[in-house]
Amino acid sequence: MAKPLHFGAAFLYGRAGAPCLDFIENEAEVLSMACFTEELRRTADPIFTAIFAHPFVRGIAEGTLAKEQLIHYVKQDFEYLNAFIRVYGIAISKCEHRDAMALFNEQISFILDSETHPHQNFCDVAGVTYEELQGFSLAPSANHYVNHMLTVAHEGTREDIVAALLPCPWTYTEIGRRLLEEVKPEPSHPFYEWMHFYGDRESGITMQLRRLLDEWAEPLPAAHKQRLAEHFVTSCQLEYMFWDMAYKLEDWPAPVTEAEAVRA
Ligand SMILES: Cc1ncc(CN)c(N)n1
Repeated sequence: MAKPLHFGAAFLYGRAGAPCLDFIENEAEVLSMACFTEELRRTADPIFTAIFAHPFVRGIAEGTLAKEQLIHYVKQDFEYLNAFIRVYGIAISKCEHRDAMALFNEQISFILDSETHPHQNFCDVAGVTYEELQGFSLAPSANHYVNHMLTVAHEGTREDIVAALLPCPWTYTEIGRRLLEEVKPEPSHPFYEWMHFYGDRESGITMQLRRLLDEWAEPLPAAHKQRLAEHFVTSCQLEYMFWDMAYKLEDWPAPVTEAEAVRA
């Protein structure tokens, strides 16, 4: 059985939101000064490492993904991003100030207007149109991820929501950056655009959400910080499962085709 997450005193009582000072050499001191989100990242490091090594991510690097895998990913991610937009909407309804409202609003526009590009890249390589991959039902792992985000959004505070959303841009930023560094893709690489989209762009939103969470988490009691960490780690695990779902063409054990027909 999975063990409950436990975080050290530095994590629970450290100066979340304090500047991350590079020049401090003593590790204990670094820990006690660490930003809350830096500590989250450290806790989730084994999951990030597993994601970088996942065969779907390796397949982007090597340009070896099968058409069916790309199609399955885009079908699922289109619906996942629709849910992400809804969660930002709920987050806006829980904000007190316009700065955070504006940030979430910008992110909704980013998903609607720009995050179509990496999907289009996958569609072009698979030889299908984007439109024909829209409106499909969620596979088990994508369903789990969407339900996790929506449950946190409905039941939690604004801080809970940001903790659950943050792994989405954060993992993709790091994947994109690593792939750009490792592959140094030529424009002829099939996933040149995908790597540049995430490697060049998403770090901005990751940093903005991190700053917000560092600031909002600082005054919270330890038990609430622990809950934020659990939301964050669960979303990181579900990021891994999403890649795995796409790679293995995951579906329900006994798909019911009539259900699709009723939806259509
Ligand atoms: C499942 C998932 N996670 C993250 C991202 C990057 N925004 C995405 N498009 N899809």
